[in-house]
Parts: sequence; C-alpha cells; structure tokens
Amino acid sequence: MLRVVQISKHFGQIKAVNQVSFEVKAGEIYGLLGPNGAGKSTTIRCLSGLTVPDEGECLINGYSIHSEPIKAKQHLGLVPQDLALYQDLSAHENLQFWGRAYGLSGQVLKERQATVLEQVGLDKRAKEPVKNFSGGMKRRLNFACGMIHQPKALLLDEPTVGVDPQSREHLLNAIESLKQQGTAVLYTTHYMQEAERLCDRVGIIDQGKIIAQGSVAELRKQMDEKDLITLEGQFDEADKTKVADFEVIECSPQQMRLMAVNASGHLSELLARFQPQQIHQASVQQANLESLFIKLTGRELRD
Ligand SMILES: Nc1ncnc2c1ncn2[C@@H]1O[C@H](COP(=O)(O)OP(=O)(O)OP(=O)(O)O)[C@@H](O)[C@H]1O
Repeated sequence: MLRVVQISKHFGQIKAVNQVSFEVKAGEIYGLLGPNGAGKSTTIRCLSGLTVPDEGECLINGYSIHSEPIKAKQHLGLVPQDLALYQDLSAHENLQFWGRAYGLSGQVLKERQATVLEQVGLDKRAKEPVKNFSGGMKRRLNFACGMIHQPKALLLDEPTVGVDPQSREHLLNAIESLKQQGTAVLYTTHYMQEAERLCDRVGIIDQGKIIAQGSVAELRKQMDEKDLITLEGQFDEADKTKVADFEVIECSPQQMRLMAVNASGHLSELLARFQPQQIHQASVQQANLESLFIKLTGRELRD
C-alpha cells in the first residue's frame, strides 16, 4: 500500500534522508524509530507530497505521490506532528472542514464524524471550541481529522508526543483498530515502548539512514540474546582490557557499555574487576529496540 523506493533529501550539507526504502502492507503497522533529527518527518513529508525528494520515488497504492498526486492522495491520510486544527471551531466543525476537504458530504460525513469522535473518546466534547481542549485532546482530534475519510494508508508523525497517559491509550487503541480494519499505517516515534507494542515491523533510522529493519523479534535476534550493561563512573582506555571477554560497545571517561548473555548473572563478578570507588552506578537492560540502537550507534534513542 505504501512504497518508499531509495529516497534521498538534502538540505544544504545536511543529508536529512539518505537512500531510504521500505514498504507497508494493508493491515500492517510499520514503525520508523529514531532520535530527534533522524529524518522521520522528512520521510513523511516526501510520502505525503509536501516535499519532493532529490531522488527516489514514493508510491501510495501504486500511484506516485509526485507524478499522480490526485490519485495517490485519495488513499492517503496524514496526521502531522504540528496540530492542524482551527482553535475557534468545535471538534465537530474541524472534522466537518477536513471531511469536506477530503470530498465527504451529507449523511456519509455525519456518520464518519460520529464514528471518529467516538473512536478517540471526544464524542461528549464534540460541540466545544478546540481552544478549550487539553493538549492530549487536541492530539486525539488531530488524529481523527487525518482518518475522517477512511484512508487505506495513514501517515502518523509522532502522534503521542506530549500527551497524557489517557490520551495516549485512546490513540494507541484507535491505531490498533485501524490495523484490524486493513489500514496500512506508517508510525514515526522515538518512544521505543510504543514501537514494540504497536508495530509489526520497525525500521530504525539514524542520520537519514535506515540502519536496521525487521519485526521486533527479528531485531531482538540481532542482539544475539545479549543484555546491555551500563556502568557509570570513571574509566580510561586501559579498563577495556579488564573486560576483554565482554562485547564493549562504548568506553568514555564517564560511561562504559558492554553486552553479555545473562548479564545479571555476571554483574557482581564484572564489578569486582574495577576499583570499588570507580563505579558509581550499574544497570542491566534486556535485549530490546533501545539496546539495539545503542549497539548500532553507541548513542541513546532520546539523544
Ligand atoms: N526545511 C529544512 N531545512 C533545513 N534543514 C531541515 C529542514 N527540514 C529538516 N531539516 C533537517 O533535516 C534533518 C532531519 O530532520 P527531520 O525533521 O526529518 O527529523 P525527525 O527524525 O523527524 O526529528 P524529530 O523527531 O525532532 O521531529 C535535521 O537535521 C533537520 O534539521
């Protein structure tokens, strides 16, 4: 339903997106996971036709967003990171505006307004002006506007940034029910837990490039079932020789990161190799998307 073929986009010297390719099938949620500035929004902008890539192609249900934009956009919904709402209008009126913009009218539009308001839990607040809403409620309405026309493919650009837990749950449930109905969803986030919960497949993006791609289970396997150990304290290069039997990911003056199978079982023996005052803190993290990102880049997702 969504195909991104080898797209690149430069802004001056910055390679915002660099040879990115992926596909999202009907009924699939594909997560694009990466830190701030990784290239997620630029990829979404290319897919939605707001930005033209320097090279490559974006297809929606087989139609090129650049050479056949009208046909392509019939199947596409976009929930942008910045709210696209009229603050003085009610939730109902905002949905009416966006529904009409997508070509809906009459009874069909009325029914869709009622359905999506219920899906995002705003049916009881539908007549109030949006300026009275909390940030989370506005995010939920922003999401409802993007799916009012029941698109076959939906682009969600960090839809849960800054929302309260209740709104987050509403949004995640609504996205899961879209998947059940066969919608292809592209979901960008830098929240690893959300990607693990929602996504059938994930692409990890950093500095414009997809550095790992697959199901969450496949990506975990790339960690060889190894856990991540983070030691905080004071280190120098010579300390690496003390842990030569571990896989050392990073050794900076304040932090050392290592990988090992069954790390908890080895932790006390590992700590005994250092001077007691040298280590201030030690933690173990099981193999997950965040530890894979650290393994591949030496940095944390939230950087
Ligand atoms: N219009 C633009 N002009 C110049 N640079 C840009 C422009 N848009 C994006 N960039 C740069 O391209 C890179 C990728 O930005 P992008 O917004 O795609 O990242 P992101 O992964 O969506 O980040 P975030 O999670 O912060 O939204 C960044 O270095 C950004 O500063």
